[in-house]
Amino acid sequence: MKKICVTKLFTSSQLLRFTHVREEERTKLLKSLIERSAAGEPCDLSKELEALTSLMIYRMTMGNRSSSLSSSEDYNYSVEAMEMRGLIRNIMECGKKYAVIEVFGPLRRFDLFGNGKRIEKAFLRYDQRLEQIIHEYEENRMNNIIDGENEEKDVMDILLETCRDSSAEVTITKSHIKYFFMEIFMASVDSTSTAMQSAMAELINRPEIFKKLREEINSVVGSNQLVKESDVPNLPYLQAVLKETLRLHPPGPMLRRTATVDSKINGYDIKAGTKMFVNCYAIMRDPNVWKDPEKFMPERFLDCCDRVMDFKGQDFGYLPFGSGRRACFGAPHAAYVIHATVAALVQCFDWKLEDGDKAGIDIVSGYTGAMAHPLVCYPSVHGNLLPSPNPVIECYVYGDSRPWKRLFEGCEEKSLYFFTRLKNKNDEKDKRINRVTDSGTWRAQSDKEVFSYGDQTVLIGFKRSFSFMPKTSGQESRGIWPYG
Ligand code: HEM
Repeated sequence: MKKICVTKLFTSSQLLRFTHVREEERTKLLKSLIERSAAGEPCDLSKELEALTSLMIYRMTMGNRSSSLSSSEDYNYSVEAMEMRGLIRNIMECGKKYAVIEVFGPLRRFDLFGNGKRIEKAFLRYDQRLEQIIHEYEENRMNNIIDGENEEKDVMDILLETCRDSSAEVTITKSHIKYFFMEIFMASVDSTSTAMQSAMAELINRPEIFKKLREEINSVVGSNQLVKESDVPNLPYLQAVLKETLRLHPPGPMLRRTATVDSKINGYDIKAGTKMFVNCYAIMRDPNVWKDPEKFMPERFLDCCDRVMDFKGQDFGYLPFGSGRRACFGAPHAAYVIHATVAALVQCFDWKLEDGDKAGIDIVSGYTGAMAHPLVCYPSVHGNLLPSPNPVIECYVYGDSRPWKRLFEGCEEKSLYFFTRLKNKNDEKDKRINRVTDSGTWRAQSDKEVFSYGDQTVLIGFKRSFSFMPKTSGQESRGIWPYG
């Protein structure tokens, strides 16, 4: 599974393909925070960030099925994502309640506290849901809704493909797939949302760092443009803030290893088979490695040029994502999510805590959830940088000799991801164009459609529905984008 993950599922091109999903979910969060700000209401940022990460990972792993279902009016993928989150959380909660005597030793068959039954039920519910989802994927495939050429295969598509391929180098079964998803949901949601909560807590507590970060974002991105994932490489202070957050508040503070051979570590004899914990939390606060280890000082990551302090675990003093063959393969995905989200929250809002500006926020570390208390705070809009709800996309034709020109106002390239002129203007698909100009509005049913103007024909790729207004004047066409 690890091999499939690093070669197929979480490659950088696969992650880039889902940029629009992460952006859409982030935009929705910002919109809801703007509403809270207008109403003067508090928000539980811990909950919001947990929902955000759940939605992103759900859409990236099972999103293709969702988009085929989304043609039905009452379909709501966020309800499904939250349902999945509930099933996983249930398993995790049941797991936490287990006592040692229930797992090891002669008493375990008596299931003394009923936890055995509870966890069995939780697994069963999850298993049934996954069975149903896999069935829907397979039905979609049979109906050619998701075809082999689909550029946007999600994690489930790729795994089912591998499962069907008897000649694949790694063979997997449906059971593998089900348990793989369980691990992914368990490993990704709490860790990623916790990292963002800790970063926001530290930033709210430290107005000078908050201000410096906002200044960096505005100077690089501009104060009237929303920060994007692609801006992150140019934001060294933002990166330093998140590295420092993960140093002090690692969502995965303990790494586990089993010795495969008899060995000696720091003078201790370790027998093969011994299970060990590597305490990253302590390592990343070790005064022999870090100056003022308890202080939140992002600058330390800007100054240390002789060490490679990244997320790859090459420096054994800094291990937020572990190291070696069992290191976290979700780190690149997490990096996209945490940087751009924290940057947007800093860029768009001022934050106040319930108890006033100076209240402290306790941060504790742990496997699930770093905050001692939910991060309840008041957002106040600093700058509404969201694209207007109905950005206008205008396509102009300047005559036969000139190519079509695209002007996207407040609209990402992802929205129109394929745009080219067709040579054969008599293509039979031209007929569809009449619907656009005659009826005024038109809704794309597939992700590629053809339009023409005059003797020009153009193929446009869609991610979602698209309404077209009638021709306004001459050869000019204007579309309203009801995206998201
Ligand atoms: C800020 C977010 C995250 C942090 C801090 C984090 C941290 C970690 C750590 C410390 C480990 C153990 C590594 C080791 O033993 O060397 C780990 C393993 C793992 N992580 Fe993450 N993780 C994060 C996000 C994610 C995401 C988004 C995913 C999935 C998309 C993910 C999937 C996994 C999996 C499946 C493992 C087990 C790998 C194995 O056993 O080979 N993690 N993570």
